[in-house]
Amino acid sequence: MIEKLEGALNIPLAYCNKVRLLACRLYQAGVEFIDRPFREMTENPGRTPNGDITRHPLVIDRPQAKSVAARIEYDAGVEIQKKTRLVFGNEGKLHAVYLRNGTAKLIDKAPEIKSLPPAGPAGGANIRPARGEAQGNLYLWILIFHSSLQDKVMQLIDGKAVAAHFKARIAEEVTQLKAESGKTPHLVAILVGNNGASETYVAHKVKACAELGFESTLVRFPDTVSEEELLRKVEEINANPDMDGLIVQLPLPKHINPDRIMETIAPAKDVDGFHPINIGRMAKGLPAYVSATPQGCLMLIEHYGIETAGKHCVVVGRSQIVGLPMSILMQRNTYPGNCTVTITHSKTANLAEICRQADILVGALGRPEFITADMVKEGAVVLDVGLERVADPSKKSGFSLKGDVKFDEVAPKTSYITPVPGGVGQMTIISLMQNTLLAAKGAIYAK
Ligand SMILES: NC(=O)C1=CN([C@@H]2O[C@H](COP(=O)(O)OP(=O)(O)OC[C@H]3O[C@@H](n4cnc5c(N)ncnc54)[C@H](OP(=O)(O)O)[C@@H]3O)[C@@H](O)[C@H]2O)C=CC1
Ligand SMILES: Nc1nc(=O)c2c([nH]1)NC[C@@H]1CN(c3ccc(C(=O)N[C@@H](CCC(=O)O)C(=O)O)cc3)C=[N+]21
Repeated sequence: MIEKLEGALNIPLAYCNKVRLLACRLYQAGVEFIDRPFREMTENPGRTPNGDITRHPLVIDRPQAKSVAARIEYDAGVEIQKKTRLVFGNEGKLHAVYLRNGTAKLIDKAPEIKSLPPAGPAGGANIRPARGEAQGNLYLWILIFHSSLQDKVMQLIDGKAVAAHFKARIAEEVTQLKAESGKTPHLVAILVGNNGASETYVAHKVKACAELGFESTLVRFPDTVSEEELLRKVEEINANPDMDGLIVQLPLPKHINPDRIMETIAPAKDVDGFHPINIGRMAKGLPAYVSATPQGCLMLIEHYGIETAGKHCVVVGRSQIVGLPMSILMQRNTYPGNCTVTITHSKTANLAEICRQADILVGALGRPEFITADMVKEGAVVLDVGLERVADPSKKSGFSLKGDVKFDEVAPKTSYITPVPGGVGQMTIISLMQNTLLAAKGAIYAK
């Protein structure tokens, strides 16, 4: 148990003159407010000169959690222009800095602080957050961890960066495939109706195809399309040797049975991995197309070298496309895997208590910000699959994207966490592309 966290924050703040600094506050574990705002600067709205918050003494007795967060709040429209110097006393360690626009959107990824500042009287670090033109208020969060937790500090899993890494690899393989066999991977997406979220996801997939040198075809139907007509289209694509992968975007209108559609897609073209044959082969550990989202989660785990053997993995949600395959994958006798898995759902009793036992917690229930700090064990790995549009009048689009995890309060307790957006969703697209490449090569099912 940590007795005392001592240090000082030395935060010279530079900001442009069209905005004002609202406040700088300290939190414990991102949850509890532990100090009154240590400098309120609400006078002179509209024109505030550069200001300093200097050596605010930071002494926290017996912190319940092992981290504190300072939150610096700015008015809308800020550009942070200058370096901010942080200085700690003998205990604190800077862990992460990130910018948030409002409370929702991560507008700058966690700060790539290459090395943590050393503990000791002169410990400190310069940070230079990227310029952010905020639509709403801007918050600069600074997480400070106790030095004894050095090996446990939270790391933001950067789905975008990992996706970029895999994109480069896939693009290279496509070039090679084209040179060797003249084959271009070809993904077909069927989109029924014009649900806004589905439109966005399908657009992302089409864009990824273009970026990676794949061919793509988007087939659209009105939501009045009959099941028979849709099945005929699926069969036509099955029979076309030029088309390697086929996805039918979910959800489908109520009058269409998704299972019938999924079962009609040829297993060899089922790059979503939703066909019973692919799910069965995946469960048996045979070569199969693995459902893109759980596969993406695994790629993140692997990329960050997160240990899984012997860990308790709790999956919240049992859907056929996320929760269920995720739970199967995490218990396999391989890496990532070898977890003891608990799968939970809407009828689960004592959900919070079960979540608190998780070393690896996967939120895949589709309830915005359902998973709160009290449901998460200190040091847990949290993968947030949820992606919901929540009405937000401050946004041009009228909504903001929310995950299943209440990020701000959960993040400081974790060892790794994925943001939304910019986390798991990025990898879903990548694994879909990877499956399509495998299909083009005939790697899972010989051509
Ligand atoms: N980032 C990405 O790439 C992807 C994100 N998603 C997002 O993930 C989320 C889940 O998607 P999906 O799996 O398709 O959703 P489904 O609606 O098919 O499944 C949700 C699951 O969560 C369970 N659940 C719902 N409410 C609760 C609750 N209060 N407590 C415990 N369990 C609950 C349900 O239980 P029950 O079975 O009892 O009904 C169900 O098993 C959505 O937000 C979706 O948008 C989905 C796919 C890809
Ligand atoms: N047959 C089928 N296959 C699917 O793979 C499938 C589906 N149906 N139905 C819906 C879900 C959802 N899904 C996502 C795809 C991309 C992002 C994605 O790109 N997310 C980014 C950007 C989000 C944004 O800005 O809108 C992110 O989280 O950073 C998210 C979610 C695939 N799904």
